[in-house]
Amino acid sequence: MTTLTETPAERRSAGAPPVEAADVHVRLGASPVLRGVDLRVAAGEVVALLGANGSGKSTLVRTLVGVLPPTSGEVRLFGRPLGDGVPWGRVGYVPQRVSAAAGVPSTAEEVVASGLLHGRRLRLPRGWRDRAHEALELVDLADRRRTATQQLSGGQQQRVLIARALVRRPDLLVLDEPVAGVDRPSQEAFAATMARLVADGTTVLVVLHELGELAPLVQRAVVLRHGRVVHDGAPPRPRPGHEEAEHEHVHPHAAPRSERGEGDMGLAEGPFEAGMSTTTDEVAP
Ligand SMILES: Nc1ncnc2c1ncn2[C@@H]1O[C@H](COP(=O)(O)OP(=O)(O)OP(=O)(O)O)[C@@H](O)[C@H]1O
Repeated sequence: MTTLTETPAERRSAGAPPVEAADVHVRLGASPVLRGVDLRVAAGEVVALLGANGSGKSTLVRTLVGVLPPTSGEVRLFGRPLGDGVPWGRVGYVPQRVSAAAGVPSTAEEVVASGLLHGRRLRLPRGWRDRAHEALELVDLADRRRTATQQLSGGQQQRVLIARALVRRPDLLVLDEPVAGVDRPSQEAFAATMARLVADGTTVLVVLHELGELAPLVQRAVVLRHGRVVHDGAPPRPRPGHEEAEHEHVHPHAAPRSERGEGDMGLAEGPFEAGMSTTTDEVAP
């Protein structure tokens, strides 16, 4: 819908897909990590990004949200090339394996409120506490809002980081392995949160090692191998045994390198072999 407050650029990009990447290449050091990735995510889609360790999933999402510059190719978010023109307030990003407890002691609500700062916004807006409370409610942690993040479990800290992305009420949510190594209650709380957001029309691009609790929500899977898209379409079906509630997984980062399949591309090489099953979840205290 066109409104009087829209600029011509906003009108042009109004119907643009949240994510468009064309022939994206990224080199890190001497290595080509992404080799010509094309990706389009339409409004309201839920897309899982899968692939073996080191296939380039994190590099791709970091490039899409402007953390890493592409060596060549183009990325547009909501129709705007990466840069100041992107409506960053509409984009929520949950990076991989960042502790919410790093640095100075902060309460959960302070960490969440920091998600309201982006681009040129350097001061928290009025009503930030209510916004933080609302976001913490979404991840079922409103009762811990005044708790120092150091005192939260690993899974709860991850939920705080998800709330930090949600506090912007984003139209596009990009998550890099949001449930890796978190306890089952946090995985379930996360899946319930995602279901609500998806029902509200949020577009989601999520890096996963396996679909797990999110399987019912994921409409499309994009599989990377050696920095290229090797599958873009139907999500994989769970492999035998993986649908059982008691089946337990370990995130590859939690296992020693020798157990992760690194250097053994056969282990998680196939487009539908992105999930790994080894021993047990890391359960936060
Ligand atoms: N800063 C860096 N400098 C050089 N190489 C890097 C850098 N960051 C990542 N790489 C390499 O780029 C490749 C892709 O890494 P990336 O983290 O994107 O893969 P991934 O698919 O997300 O893996 P994982 O599932 O283990 O998180 C890997 O070979 C990795 O070693």
